[in-house]
Amino acid sequence: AKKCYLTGRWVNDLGSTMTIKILNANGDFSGIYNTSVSATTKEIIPSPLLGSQHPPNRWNQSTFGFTIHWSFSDSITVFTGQCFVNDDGKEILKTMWLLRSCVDKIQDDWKAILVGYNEFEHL
Ligand SMILES: CC(=O)N1C(=O)N[C@@H]2[C@H](CCCCC(=O)O)SC[C@@H]21
Repeated sequence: AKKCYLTGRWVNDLGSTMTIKILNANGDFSGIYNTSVSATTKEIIPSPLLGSQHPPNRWNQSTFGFTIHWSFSDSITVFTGQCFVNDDGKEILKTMWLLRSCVDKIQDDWKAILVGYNEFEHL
């Protein structure tokens, strides 16, 4: 049965895609994220990500987290979630994320974070 390793290509409900490279023995990984949307007007380019996944075991599907260091803006996004195998045998990543934008002054800190959730499917 599928074990929900993050290695490979994923697409989310916004049409963004990511490619996760082979996990090392600790479950750490790197990859590339191609966002289809941005909070900035800057030209979007693929951006590196680093993360970790708990090795899935037989009793449950595993949790993970990763950080995207955007190449085209001064912001950072962190994702966390869990990989599930649904009733059709499809691997689904249920995630939540925080996008921290870079604001000019501390008085603007209140509007510096966006939060959201979404799902990724394995390509
Ligand atoms: C999966 C998902 O929800 N998102 C996705 O695929 N792209 C957007 C954001 C892209 C931020 C780009 C950098 C910037 O605008 O500063 S990260 C969360 C959201």
